[in-house]
Amino acid sequence: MGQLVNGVWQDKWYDTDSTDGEFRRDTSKFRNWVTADGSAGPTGTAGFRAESGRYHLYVSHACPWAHRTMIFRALKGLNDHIDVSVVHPDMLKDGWEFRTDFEGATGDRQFGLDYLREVYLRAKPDTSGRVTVPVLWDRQTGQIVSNESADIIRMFNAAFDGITGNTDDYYPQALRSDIDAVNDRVYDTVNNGVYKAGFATSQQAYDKAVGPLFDSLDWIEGLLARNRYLTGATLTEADWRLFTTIARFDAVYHTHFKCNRHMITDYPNLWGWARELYQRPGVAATVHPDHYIRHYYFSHDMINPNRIIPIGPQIDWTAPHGRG
Ligand SMILES: N[C@@H](CCC(=O)N[C@@H](CS)C(=O)NCC(=O)O)C(=O)O
Repeated sequence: MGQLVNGVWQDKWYDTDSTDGEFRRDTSKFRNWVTADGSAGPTGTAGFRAESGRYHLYVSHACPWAHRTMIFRALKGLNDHIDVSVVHPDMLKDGWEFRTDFEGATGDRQFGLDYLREVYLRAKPDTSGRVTVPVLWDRQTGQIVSNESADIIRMFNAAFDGITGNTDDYYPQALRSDIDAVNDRVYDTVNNGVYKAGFATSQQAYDKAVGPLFDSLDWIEGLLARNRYLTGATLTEADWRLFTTIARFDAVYHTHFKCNRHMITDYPNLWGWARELYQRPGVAATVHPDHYIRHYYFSHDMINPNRIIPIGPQIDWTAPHGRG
């Protein structure tokens, strides 16, 4: 794994020496918005009107951030309007690759490129930073609209409603402050918390991440004992943002990232909630354990140098969820 520096690829792992062993996630660089009428969104520039077939999504089925966008694409009826390229699960010295020798890895269905970094370079030849998924590409202007999943799911939630006729709203006005508050805690301690624990290179940095992670899972278990969903009776963006981390937890984060105080299956309410979300129409087709198990155990050789993929727990996602 590496990154681009002024358009040149440099193969290096995350620098944790300067941060006492702590992993700090970079902020995303491309932050434009697709909107219904092409007006500017909360950040970036105008000019990205919602149109069928205009946008292309690059994802990894391993990545929890990209997974959010695949879920919103399915929930919002966008599968026929936004097509997708899926990278190979191994992320090695060249970063994300378009090799197709793994079931479900599609190659680059737009340009036939070999590496995701070449997509970034096409958009901006002197770009610097990490080459991450997801990426939302605009065919019309040949630019990256956004590489920030939190923004992309909000675009998918609202911008294309006139095209699809699907007006389901996962970020309703009345719940926004509650959703934002849950998102803040879940992002810092759970979505990113598992990475902070797993990529820590000092005991102190690991302890600082893993404690708040399990405190938050206890807090969530309490919320879900009282309410069907995180912010009450309505399923929202906050639930979906948590779901993609929970989906990977027992198979990957528990072992590979040393998040092993409990498994998700130990929390009756959280585990029932997770099965309910998994069983919603269109969602199971976005969940690819083969990609995430292979990606994490095989790609992070400083965590797992012999790349042995453990046998893994037996988890039945299709068991009745008992919620409702
Ligand atoms: N803030 C970004 C984070 C995306 C991200 O970090 N994706 C990971 C995969 S799970 C990635 O592509 N990492 C490559 C790298 O860091 O070099 C988002 O939510 O869209």
